[in-house]
Order: sequence, then C-alpha cells, then structure tokens
Amino acid sequence: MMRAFAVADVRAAEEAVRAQLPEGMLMTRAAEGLAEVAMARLGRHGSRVVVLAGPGDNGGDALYAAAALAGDDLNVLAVLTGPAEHQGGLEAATGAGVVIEEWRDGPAGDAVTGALADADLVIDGILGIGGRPGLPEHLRNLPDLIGGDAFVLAVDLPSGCDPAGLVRSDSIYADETVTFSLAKPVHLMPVSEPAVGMLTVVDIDVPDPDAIAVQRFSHQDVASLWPVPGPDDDKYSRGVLGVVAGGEHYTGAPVMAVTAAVTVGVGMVRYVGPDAPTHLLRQLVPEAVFGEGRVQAWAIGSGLVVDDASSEQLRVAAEAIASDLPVLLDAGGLDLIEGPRHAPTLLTPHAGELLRLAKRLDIRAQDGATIDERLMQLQPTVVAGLVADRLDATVLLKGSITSVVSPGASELPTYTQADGPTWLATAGAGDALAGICGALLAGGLPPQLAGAVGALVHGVAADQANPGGPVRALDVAHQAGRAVAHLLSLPQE
Ligand SMILES: NC(=O)C1=CN([C@@H]2O[C@H](COP(=O)(O)OP(=O)(O)OC[C@H]3O[C@@H](n4cnc5c(N)ncnc54)[C@H](OP(=O)(O)O)[C@@H]3O)[C@@H](O)[C@H]2O)[C@@H](O)CC1
Ligand SMILES: Nc1ncnc2c1ncn2[C@@H]1O[C@H](COP(=O)(O)OP(=O)(O)O)[C@@H](O)[C@H]1O
Repeated sequence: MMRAFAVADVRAAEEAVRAQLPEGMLMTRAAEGLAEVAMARLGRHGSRVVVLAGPGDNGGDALYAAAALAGDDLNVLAVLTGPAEHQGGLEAATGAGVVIEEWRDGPAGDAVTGALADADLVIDGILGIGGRPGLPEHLRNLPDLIGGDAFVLAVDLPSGCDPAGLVRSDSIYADETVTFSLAKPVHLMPVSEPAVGMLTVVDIDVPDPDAIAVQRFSHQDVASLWPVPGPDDDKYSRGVLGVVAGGEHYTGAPVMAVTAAVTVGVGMVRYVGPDAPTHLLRQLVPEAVFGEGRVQAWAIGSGLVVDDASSEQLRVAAEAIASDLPVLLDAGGLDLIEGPRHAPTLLTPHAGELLRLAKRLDIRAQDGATIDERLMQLQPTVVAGLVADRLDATVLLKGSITSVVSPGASELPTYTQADGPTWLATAGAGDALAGICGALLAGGLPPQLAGAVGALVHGVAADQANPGGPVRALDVAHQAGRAVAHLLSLPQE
C-alpha cells in the first residue's frame, strides 16, 4: 500500500521533527539522500551534472547535493533560477567548487543552454511543495533545453506540478523523483503522476501524519480486502448482484458485466433486461438468473440507453435507486440519478460521462463557475469531488490512472489505482469493471473499497489476459477470476 499526505500535514510533521534537531539537520539528511541517489544513477556513465536551484528549501536541498557531488570529482554546474536562493546551500556549493550560473529571468544564457544540452544528469530543485502549479514564466522552455540523453532527477516533485495533484499544469518531466520520508498527493494523482517517473522515498525520519490524503493498494493488499467465502456461506450470504444493463441495441455490455461479476465469484447474478441480451446471456453465462428478485446490491447502466430501455428496466432501476441497497451506476445509469441517495452509491463514469452528469445537475465549481471541458481537463478529480459532494456518492473516474473520490465530509482518502496496461482503453472494458465492482458491493465492501479493489483486479486481469499485447474486454472479464486467485495467493508482508 502506498500512502500520500496533504502538504500542510507534511509541513507540520517536518516542523515537529525539525524543532527537535540541530539547525539544518533535516535538510542535510535530505541532501545526502538525494546525492546518494544521484551518484547511483550517474554510475560510471557520466560526469556532467546540472543542478537547477530555486528560491526555497527545495533549492537548498539541491545546492547541498551539488556540493556533495562536486566533492566526488564530478563536473557540477548549479543554475540559480529564482530571485534569491538558500544561502547555506549556496555557500556549501561554492565552497565545494560548484560553478554557479544565474537564470533568474528572461532567456537562458549560452553557458546554461550548452550545459543543459550536454548534461548526463539534471537535478530539478526549482520548486518543491511550496510551488504553485506551472513553471515560472522565464523557465517555460526549460523542458525543451534539456538534452535527450540526460537523466532527470526531481527533488521532492517535478517543478511546475501541483503539490496537491489537483491541477494539471506544465512541468518538468522527471525520470525519477526523490522525496523525503512522506509521499505527497502529487506523486499519486492522475494529473501529476506521469511527470514523477520512478518514485524513490528517502527516509529522513519524519513520522506519518494521521490523515491519509491519497492511498493506493498494492497487489499484496487484495487478500486482506477480498470477500473470501467461509464454510458457512451460501450463494445468498455471499451476495446477489442485480444487473440492469444493455438493451435491444447494446447487447454486449451486459455480457461483459455479468461475465465479470460471475468470474470474480459473486454469489449469484440476477439480470433484468429485454429479450435480445437475455437470450445472449442465457447462452453465454448460464450461471445467471433472469428477472427481479432479492439482491444485496445493484449494478445499473452499462450499455443502457434511457430512451431505448425497457419499461421493466426503468422501473427496476428507479426502485433500486430509491432503495436502501448499495447501487453502482455506470454509463446510461448515470442519467437516472437526481440527488443524494441514503445508501452506499458508487458512480463509475469516464471523463465525458462525468462532465455530462455535472452539467445535467448544474453542479458548479467552488467559485460558482459552470463545469466545462476545460475544467474537466485541468482538474478532473476536483470535478469528481464536486459531484461526489452533491450526490453524497463515491465517484470512480476511469482512466489510465483511475481515481476513487469520496464526498469531502467522509474524510476518506482518494484512492488512485494504476494497474492496467494502456491496451485496456477498449470498448466494453468499463462494463467488465462495473461487473467486478458490483460483485464487491454485493459482497459487502463499501463503495470506495469496491471501486479501488475492483479497479486493481480489472487492471491485473487485463495485464494477464494477453501480457504485453492488446486485450479485448470479454477476455478481461474471463480473466478476472484467475486474477483474483493470483492476488489471493501472494505472500503477505
Ligand atoms: N521542511 C523541512 O524541514 C524540509 C524541507 N525540505 C525541502 O523543502 C521543500 C519545501 O521548501 P519551501 O517551503 O521553501 O518551498 P519551495 O517549493 O522550495 O519554494 C517555494 C518558493 O518558490 C516560489 N514559487 C512557488 N511557485 C512558484 C511559481 N510557480 N513560479 C515562481 N515562483 C514560485 C515561492 O514564492 P512565493 O510563493 O513566495 O511567491 C517560494 O519562494 C520541500 O519540497 C523539500 O524539498 C527538505 O529539505 C526536507 C526537510
Ligand atoms: N489509457 C488507458 N490506460 C489504461 N486503462 C485505461 C486507459 N483509458 C481507459 N482505461 C480503462 O479502460 C476502461 C474503459 O472504460 P469505458 O470508457 O467505460 O469503456 P466502455 O464504456 O466501452 O466499457 C476503464 O476501466 C478505464 O479505466
């Protein structure tokens, strides 16, 4: 399991430790750890190091690390990028023989552009957790100036990224990011994680704050969360999932959803839908039963188009939404919810569906602005949070990194899972995900865990279905049960 902590909580935790230590000790630990990683990455293959040092403590870490590297006989150039710099760090670097250049505004000078183009290692210490999203104006073209062969090592976070991981912005793209004791949201959130590269946590003895901001389950975590049946269980006690999906037109979506739910071991599936998908399911998933009946949770909406749905489907869906049972709403099912329910609710939109839902319910940003394509693109998890708050529901926003956002009042962490190959971006994959998450809701998991664990299993199943190559959704649905078996077999830490 990985955990990330809010920037304010990290600052408070660091401050408490710093107060107990001699002046500068915490930064010394950070800089030593950073220099050690930098040396390891350089190996024997290079000696030209450019250290970019900004105005804050992040720049201080980088300058102290520059001093340590210069002591190792490397060719180290430090570029000061802000209006000021960490004085202790600058003195250490100068004293160790680091060559200092300035790029405080305007275009970079020739010495800086030449060094960046030829560097073997670039250490990015421009901005850390004190950074606002976006690179400083004069550094906008910096990513283009770094030579293609350079290994880019970011200090704490790639400069330009939003430390909270909420706002998409221009930034450095790192090969590796070294952070200190505590991961921050920037490292795990979908808008910023792609810029982080490999994440290395150097321990500087700062303890975890109490509140977790972002959490990610590892494969090993699944065994402790999965509803494994006991000897006294029967199909009803294990959970029956009602599925209202598909129609005369979209017959495949229910096949994907019901297959996935059955293969991951739900007690039983009851399917409600018109003739064409019902006939297909009778052939393809003979384990399913048909028509209404008692269920422990509902999965509603995959391949369901409201205008084309049967009157039975619309009636059953409306009753389910009005009930006190857990309900998952996917795709067309998202068009059926008008306000908060009084029972566990998991919404599983992709970005386009989330935008449509936010517009339909006239959900506004905190400043009153309407939610549009631009806001959705720049701040997807913020929009998910606004929808979660309005509907008192958990929102699973699909993507290469899937986020599971709960209402703010719940104080639950955001879960982000990045387990699937990019091949998973294929029609029907979301229907299989709805089946897996629905099975977990029926098995008694709360929506945030059903969403996060479901996304993990879905990603692993896609990986296993055809390792390294394209996958079709039905194969993901078929593989999901074997993926669960594999995850349950992993040794526990
Ligand atoms: N606390 C500890 O004990 C330890 C801390 N450690 C390290 O400290 C780092 C945090 O340091 P920090 O607080 O000094 O913040 P940091 O990001 O370096 O600089 C902020 C400065 O940048 C400026 N600025 C911001 N955004 C900007 C923008 N877009 N464009 C232009 N300017 C912008 C901002 O200006 P202002 O907001 O005042 O306008 C301010 O001057 C942390 O990430 C870790 O590496 C380690 O040593 C371990 C021990
Ligand atoms: N680039 C990507 N990399 C990995 N997984 C992705 C990517 N894009 C989408 N996915 C996953 O693929 C699935 C697509 O779901 P969805 O868009 O609802 O498709 P459909 O409605 O056709 O079933 C989701 O689980 C999503 O998380």
